[in-house]
Amino acid sequence: MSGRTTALAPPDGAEPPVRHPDAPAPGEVIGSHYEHCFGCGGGVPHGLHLEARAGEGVSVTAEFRVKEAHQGAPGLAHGGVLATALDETLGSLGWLLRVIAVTGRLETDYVQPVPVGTVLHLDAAVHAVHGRKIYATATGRIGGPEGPVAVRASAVFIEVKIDHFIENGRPAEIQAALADPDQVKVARAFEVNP
Ligand SMILES: CCCCCCCCCC(=O)SCCNC(=O)CCNC(=O)[C@H](O)C(C)(C)COP(=O)(O)OP(=O)(O)OC[C@H]1O[C@@H](n2cnc3c(N)ncnc32)[C@H](O)[C@@H]1OP(=O)(O)O
Repeated sequence: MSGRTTALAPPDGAEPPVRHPDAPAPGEVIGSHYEHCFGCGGGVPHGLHLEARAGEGVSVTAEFRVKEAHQGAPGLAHGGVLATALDETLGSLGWLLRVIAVTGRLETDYVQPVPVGTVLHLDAAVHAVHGRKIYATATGRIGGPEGPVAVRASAVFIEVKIDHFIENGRPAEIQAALADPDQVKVARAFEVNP
């Protein structure tokens, strides 16, 4: 046993999330955090190309169109791809808190199959923060933002420093990212926290 507290319910003493004063305005598109991200990057041909927008409070919305490359069963989205869409949407919540955070735990419920061609309408929100732990949920609906739920997830994200990526990433990609002014701009956006 590691002794980690991996429950998805916030513990006693957890606080409500606080929207950062420099968070993107409600409705503003949250740009990709990394061009080669499978979830949001424009440089990945078969990626999800998920585009998130800031919502009210500490929430986001996003859309993901399921393509042929995302199939698991014939004509249906792969469950792992749908989990990625939920994970990526949840990950973009870091822009509202202005913290860098990675997924620690992600629990996914698959409620309805999602056919190729479907636009999955996603929303996610942070419910509580406890130390470095960020408790959040996400929902994916089909047919529109108010349509029936197809997938949902509960997650714990863990706040990390930029060093997490520098120390753990493959050197070639890290060096390329550090040499890319746009990437450095993304990293700097998270450096100043009140
Ligand atoms: C620039 C923006 C970048 C945004 C990227 C978003 C992309 C989309 C989201 C992703 O897919 S991220 C990629 C998938 N996730 C990972 O690769 C994370 C891999 N895991 C790790 O690197 C480490 O396990 C982790 C950083 C999560 C934690 O290690 P640490 O050594 O920093 O934490 P530590 O073990 O000290 O635990 C700190 C707290 O977090 C809790 N914790 C740690 N791992 C947990 C876990 N897995 N689930 C729940 N809670 C967890 C732990 O219990 C503890 O709680 P307490 O403070 O209450 O004691």
